[in-house]
Amino acid sequence: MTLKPFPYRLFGEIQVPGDKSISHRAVILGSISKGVTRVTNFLDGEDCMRTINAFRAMGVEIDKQGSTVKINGKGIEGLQEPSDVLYFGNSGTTTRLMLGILSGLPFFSNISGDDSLSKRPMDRVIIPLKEMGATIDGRNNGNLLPLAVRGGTLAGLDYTLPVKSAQVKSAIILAGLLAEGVTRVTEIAQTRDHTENMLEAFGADIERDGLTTTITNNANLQATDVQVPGDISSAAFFLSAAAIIPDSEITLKNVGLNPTRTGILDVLKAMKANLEISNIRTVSGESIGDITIKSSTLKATTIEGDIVPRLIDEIPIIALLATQAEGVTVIKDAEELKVKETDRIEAVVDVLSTLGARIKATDDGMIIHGKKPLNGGQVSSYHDHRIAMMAAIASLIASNDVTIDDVDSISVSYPSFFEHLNSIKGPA
Ligand SMILES: O=C(O)C1=C[C@@H](OP(=O)(O)O)[C@@H](O)[C@H](O)C1
Ligand SMILES: C=C(OP(=O)(O)O)C(=O)O
Repeated sequence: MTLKPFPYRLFGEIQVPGDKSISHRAVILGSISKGVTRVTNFLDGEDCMRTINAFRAMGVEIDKQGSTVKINGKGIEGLQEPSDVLYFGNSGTTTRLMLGILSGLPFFSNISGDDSLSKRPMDRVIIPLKEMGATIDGRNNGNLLPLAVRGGTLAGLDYTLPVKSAQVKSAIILAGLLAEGVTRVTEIAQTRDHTENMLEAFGADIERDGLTTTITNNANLQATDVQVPGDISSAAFFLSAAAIIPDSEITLKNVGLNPTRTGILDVLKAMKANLEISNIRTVSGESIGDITIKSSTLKATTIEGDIVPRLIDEIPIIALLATQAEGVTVIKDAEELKVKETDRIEAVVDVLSTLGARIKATDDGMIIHGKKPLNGGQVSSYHDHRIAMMAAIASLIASNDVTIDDVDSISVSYPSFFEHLNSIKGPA
């Protein structure tokens, strides 16, 4: 796709699609509980469809009309052995969370994924799941897809996570729900807690104390309706665009504001973005609100430590923001970026330097020298949705055409991205 220079400002309102993490979890908990779960504002993206299709393949009736999903849960015992391989496409969240569930079910399953997913490490969940008694094998000594899971009885575990990962935490918590006895997971930094919030809403026996979550076996979750907040990780692209395109002002409605996800707002504030949050309320156990942002002169910042898991998926777009901020922005402690859909440190540095930014990769992040106008150029999205959207937003401030080799991956998390972008173009 070739994007022409953008003689517009951004103006208006967007309702960003439902949160990807929460949509996955609503399908999982709805499918293993008893009764009908209605999910509204579900993310109608490819990744979340992988989770729906996994449960359909295990016999769960799931009716999906656009972003409204009705799940007819029959409880854990209602799940049946899938007759074919479960294909998880590009979705790390589906894979890791489902490994937690599949390990504790009394049947065999096989999991495969696309090229990207087949390179992502799974031992981070498989090691603790094996400690709980799971039988899992796969390529590369059982670390890579395709994986085979012989589900069975699990025992509770007391585990301290070596990585800052909500997917690993959630896999163990979900396995803990099915395991005999008590499972305790301790994190080294707070990661997104949607699994814990939603388990509470579905009536699980779960307790939280600081960075430790304790879950007790309970096969009797009760269905409950879930209204999914707008995805702050999707909102981040337009928040950033409006911050750097002169004379812009946009409002993003009903965005999830769970504090474990709002690192991007803290960074925007630290960079002196002109940001206001209003209409804050709680829906389905999650905080949501409207965010209004106006363009302003941005300043560089440093991102490190415990904030990193609170903005991990936003780092590509934060790097673009930093190219337009006065001073040097340093991003550290973000080595997890190397095991996302692609090595996002390498991909971000490649795309932005091709467009003329002064950016350097480090072992655990990057260093970006602002404030540098961007040129046109030909870039690769590395088939990674967040890199493709970052490059598309970069084109809005580039002086010449930007050609992105492939933007199809955007449908993984934000199928209506270009439609929404076109809807907020205002005369310059
Ligand atoms: O739990 C989740 O829904 C997610 C957790 C994060 O991954 P990690 O757990 O690997 O950090 C994030 O990058 C991913 O987009 C979604
Ligand atoms: C890393 C991501 O997702 P996943 O791990 O589910 O593939 C993402 O959405 O940026």
